[in-house]
Amino acid sequence: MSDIKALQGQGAHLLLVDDDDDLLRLLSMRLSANGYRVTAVGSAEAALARLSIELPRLVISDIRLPERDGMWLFQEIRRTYPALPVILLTAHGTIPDAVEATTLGAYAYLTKPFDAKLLLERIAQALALAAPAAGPDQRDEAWRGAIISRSQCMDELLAEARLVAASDASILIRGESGTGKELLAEAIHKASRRAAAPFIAVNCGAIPEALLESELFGHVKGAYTGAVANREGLLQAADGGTLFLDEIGDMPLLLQVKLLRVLQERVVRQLGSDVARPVDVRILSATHRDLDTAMREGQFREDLYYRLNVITLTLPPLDQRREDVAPMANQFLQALATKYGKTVRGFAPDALEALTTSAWPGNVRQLYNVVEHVCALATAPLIPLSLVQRALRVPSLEVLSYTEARRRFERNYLVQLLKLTDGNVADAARLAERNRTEFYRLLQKHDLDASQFRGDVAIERQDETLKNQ
Ligand SMILES: Nc1ncnc2c1ncn2[C@@H]1O[C@H](COP(=O)(O)OP(=O)(O)OP(=O)(O)O)[C@@H](O)[C@H]1O
Repeated sequence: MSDIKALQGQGAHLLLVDDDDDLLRLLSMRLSANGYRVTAVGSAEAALARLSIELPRLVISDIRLPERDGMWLFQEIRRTYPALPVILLTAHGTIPDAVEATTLGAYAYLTKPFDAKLLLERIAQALALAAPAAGPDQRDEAWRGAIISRSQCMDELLAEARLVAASDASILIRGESGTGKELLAEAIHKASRRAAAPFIAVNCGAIPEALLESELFGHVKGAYTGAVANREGLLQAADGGTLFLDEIGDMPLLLQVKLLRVLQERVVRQLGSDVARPVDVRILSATHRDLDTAMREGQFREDLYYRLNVITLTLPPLDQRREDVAPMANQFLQALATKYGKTVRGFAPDALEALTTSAWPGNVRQLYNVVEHVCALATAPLIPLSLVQRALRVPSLEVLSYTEARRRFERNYLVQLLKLTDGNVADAARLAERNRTEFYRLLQKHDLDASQFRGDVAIERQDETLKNQ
């Protein structure tokens, strides 16, 4: 309840619709006294006209109105502004309508005469559950990209991130898997003076040691078997910009030493070369591992730790910021509905409630998977509780057809082989235990060109290739 209280007022804009002037005046006063900004209108038509000028955070409407009634207004809102919460006010005669409206997605209804305290409570709850306002207040927020936040702890973290983005300091982002570490790193880059230069992310835990060294530092032709041409490393490719080293705790010790030298000397030497090339790159790194323990156990170098960890930002687990769940779920649903070509409008209130109260050990990534799951299976405009409950039982499934899952696996496998062999088809075919003709056919099927994995151009091309997967 305390976060609901904290949300009260704060200038949130409400649209109030009632043809009873006295009630309109009284309610406006009461809501304004509680910190809300109120627009009051006397008819459904006037409300719609108002909505086209400025979108409030919430609509409170009487059902009985002259001309078009509150049910008509509610349906218009559902059609045009599906994420906008609505609370209906009803007299006894219109209770069945109000009940129907809540099954169609109205946040709540209150029966007249109602207690103003109850209305304030419902408003605060609806605002806490609703998608974030897309109002002018957020115009200055482009740097944060896709980051959604409604919770105080995230807002504070983002404010801090924005502040430290301006400096060139190395930042270590801590947080459980799926909490948004990479998204935050990208936002920091966008808020920094380096925004126009590249942002390159590398997952140190996902690449074999030998390949990681070559990926980061590059190599010259002949540096090792398979290095058939010069190749620029990611440190060089990120020159002027930001390199994000995800899962830094998984970086092998030998590479830690080399990375430390780059940070100290600000130069990079390609594998097999003594030539020091100057590099200006900001390092952001992330880990879900406890680096203090890794240091104690001799698996992480203390000197590198202090270099990377000038500033620490810690992303809280999703379970510690439940206010973020509903706006995230709503936003993910809108995006996924477009992706799947579905006319899904939103979650039933109890379905949203179930998402908000569920445990999220896999954090935002898990929430995204669950929303994707329900969206793919949705057969009605409003996602019912039963579907959410079903999806929560298999939370980590990424919804892909068997054919698509197989295609992605195959393509990724071929890309990794080509990277490992520096685009040498004979070597790659040998590792795959396929003859060359067959291997070429596989490359063709996945629209892959082995020559893109050779030489200096390889990195940009591979990035494009991976993006197209
Ligand atoms: N605050 C947020 N708003 C919107 N989407 C988010 C938010 N946080 C995370 N996501 C989404 O959740 C998914 C996981 O985020 P991300 O990859 O940044 O997490 P991570 O902490 O880097 O995970 P890992 O430790 O597994 O690498 C991504 O699809 C990301 O877009």
